[in-house]
Amino acid sequence: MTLSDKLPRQSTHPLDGERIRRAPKVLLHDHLDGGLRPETIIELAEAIGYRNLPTTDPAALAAWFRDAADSGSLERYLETFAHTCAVMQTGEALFRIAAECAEDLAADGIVYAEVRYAPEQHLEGGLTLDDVVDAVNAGFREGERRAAAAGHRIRVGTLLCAMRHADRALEIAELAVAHRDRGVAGFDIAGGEIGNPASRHAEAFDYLRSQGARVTVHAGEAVGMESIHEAVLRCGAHRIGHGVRITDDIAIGTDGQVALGRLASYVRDMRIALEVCPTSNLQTGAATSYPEHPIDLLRRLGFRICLNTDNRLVSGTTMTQEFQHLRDTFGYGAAELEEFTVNAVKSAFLPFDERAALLNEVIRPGYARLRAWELSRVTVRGTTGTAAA
Ligand SMILES: O=c1[nH]cnc2c1ncn2[C@@H]1O[C@H](CO)[C@@H](O)[C@H]1O
Ligand SMILES: [Zn+2]
Repeated sequence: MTLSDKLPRQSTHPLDGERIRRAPKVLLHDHLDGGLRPETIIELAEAIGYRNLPTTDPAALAAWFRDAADSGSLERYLETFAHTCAVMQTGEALFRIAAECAEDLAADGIVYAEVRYAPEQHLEGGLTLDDVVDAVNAGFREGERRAAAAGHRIRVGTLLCAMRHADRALEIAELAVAHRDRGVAGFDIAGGEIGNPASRHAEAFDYLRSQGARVTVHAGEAVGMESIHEAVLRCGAHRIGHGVRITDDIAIGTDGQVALGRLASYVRDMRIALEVCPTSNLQTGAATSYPEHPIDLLRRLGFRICLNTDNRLVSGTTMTQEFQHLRDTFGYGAAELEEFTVNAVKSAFLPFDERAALLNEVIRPGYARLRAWELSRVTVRGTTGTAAA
């Protein structure tokens, strides 16, 4: 089964793609090295003599990433990043890719993003860890300026990832703390989950906790409850990347009664956000189809869910498309898009006053307009109920 076989049919929901795109959205889980423009990879590869790209046609390259990543295995999904990281080894390349990332997100209606990457994967050309962070941050500032000139307001912070299988987590944690008031919003741990428990990096997490740093952890994607347990209770994660396997700790009886185990309760009670990335989950095997994806169950149970892209190139997606899939599958409209966005703002690694300003000045007014429009459409068409279901 290919990804396109799993797509729901187009819906006639009034909230069309263009309105979803224009709605102010917040994106907390997006990898810099998973979202390059295919044209940029090809140009950079040509410039440095990297000859291993599967094709030099931009559309074919985009299709190649999506198909190669659509294997049902996280490890195979991650293999595709060899091609993106190969062209991300100079300050100029990192600057360009970050600037384009900000422009692309802004064009998709994102007003605040936290974009993540692993600095340790960008040292092959002789850059230091600090050089990498400085180049990426400068690129994002440039992208914010270009987006503003094109009429889009966006602000981008970064998350520094350590890799689960490697041994540089403490160094990356120190790097994140050193740059925290200069463009870095927090720390993450990424990479293959099976056989690489996050607790191996306990020293890094203890340091981050001692510094009051903000932490998210990829967990509950390829491994279940024990990985989420570690992330939350041993690593002190404030958010979880994916976390969808928390459903292993939720029992639904034949009478429809729902019972949460201790871990699921903790995650829900403590308002630990789950950064859910539906399309990526279908590719890595963390979920089987959009209709069977647990996002709707978790949302209805009151978990703090936000919607994310994970890797726009590798998963062939955008924030707008992710929401369109949910609209077509679950009938979501403006109310659900607002809910995901408000949840993302609440769990963003931004100071409280800045979260409040974003919420009150940008998000709430934007959705008040969108809901009013949606309501007028529903009333005019006489299809009561469908839009807000
Ligand atoms: O869904 C994911 N799960 C775990 N690791 C991931 C995922 N997507 C990307 N990366 C890993 O994070 C690194 C830094 O951005 C990427 O190079 C990739 O190896
Ligand atoms: Zn991810």
